[in-house]
Amino acid sequence: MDLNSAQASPVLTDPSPLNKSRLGIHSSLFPYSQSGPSFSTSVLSIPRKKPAKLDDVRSNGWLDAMKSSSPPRKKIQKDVNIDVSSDDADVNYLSWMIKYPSALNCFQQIMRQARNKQIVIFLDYDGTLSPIVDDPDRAFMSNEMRSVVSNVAKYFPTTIISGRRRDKVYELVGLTELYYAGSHGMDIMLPIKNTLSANDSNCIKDTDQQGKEVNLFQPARKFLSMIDEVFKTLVEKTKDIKGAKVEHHKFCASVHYRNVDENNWSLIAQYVHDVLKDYPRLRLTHGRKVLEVRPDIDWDKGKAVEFLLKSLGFSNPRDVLPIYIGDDRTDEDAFKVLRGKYEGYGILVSTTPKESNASFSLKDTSQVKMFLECLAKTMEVDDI
Ligand SMILES: O=P(O)(O)OC[C@H]1O[C@H](O[C@H]2O[C@H](CO)[C@@H](O)[C@H](O)[C@H]2O)[C@H](O)[C@@H](O)[C@@H]1O
Repeated sequence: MDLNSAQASPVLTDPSPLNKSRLGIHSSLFPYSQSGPSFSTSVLSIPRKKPAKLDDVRSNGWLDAMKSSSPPRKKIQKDVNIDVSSDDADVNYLSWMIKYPSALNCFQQIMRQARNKQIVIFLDYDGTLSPIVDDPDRAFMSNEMRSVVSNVAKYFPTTIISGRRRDKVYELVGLTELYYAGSHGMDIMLPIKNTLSANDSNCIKDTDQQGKEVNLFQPARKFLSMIDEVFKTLVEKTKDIKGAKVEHHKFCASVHYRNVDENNWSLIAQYVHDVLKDYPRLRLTHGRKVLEVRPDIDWDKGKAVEFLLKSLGFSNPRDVLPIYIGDDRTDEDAFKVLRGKYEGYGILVSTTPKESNASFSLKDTSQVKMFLECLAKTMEVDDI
């Protein structure tokens, strides 16, 4: 995808009230009533977690953060159909949805906001396009999801922003028509003509998988060898902990504890803490059953979204409606940016209630697929 095609992407211009038939969206794509849950109950207040303290990994703060970083598997596998009487968890979830309504239920509202604006899509990978699985090397997205994302990208500039290394996430998604940002936005690939800071020292020329010249924007370039070193140290330190896995994401490193016995989580935390003590220019972030070590620079998925919007020619918030779908704490930085001056929409993918900067929610990857299908369908109808 190049700048020209991105700028020429269709803008929703229909001033008439949107409705399902006008958009050609089959009612089966709207799994819940458009009016949202009909019970009345107050919004649950979900306490915000204090950031973990590094100086005491055994403090409840850090270990609690590790424990609560991803819902237990039984919750992930639960039927997505809403059944208010089923149990307390469902009631809590429905209450939470008053504050974070389903993006499917609110699809028409989102489309109304998009009138005369260019929709730009940002998608996280793990937990958003591919379901969370025990082995990070087996987190594949389905062919159906791939085809829906490809359809969406025909009409809307679409970027995958992942914590994984860029080449790995490209390999997993396998669509050439998208933009890719790896290492939590610290590695952005753009066509040669539209990199905002081509003269910036953070920007280098390279070729993409098809041999086309591209620009890479890499604000943490200086940390390459440091991350390499830290990766090796973490592998060495954790090698005897059964189930621990360390991933090298080029500009950050991840230590997974999903498959580690909970009794050993404090050990994992201690090792990561020790390493961070030796590298004061690195910092820790929490993902889903993963501790991530990354450069302590003023850059995150939110900054990456702003950079991409500007680079792609959508710097005027009046002309653009950015939509970001993600499930992770690291996606919160992007949700915050969208909520601010862009008046865009963050959509949190979650099976459990949690405090978020997102405006809407989706329960799981199958609902993400439905939402993307709805988006593509709105434009397919206009194509006829
Ligand atoms: O930004 P993302 O694309 O969401 O990447 C965040 C992390 O995703 C991966 O880990 C998560 O998914 C794994 C596969 O489902 C799961 O096993 C793990 O517990 C999750 O944390 C990836 O492996 C990490 O390196 C990314 O940082």
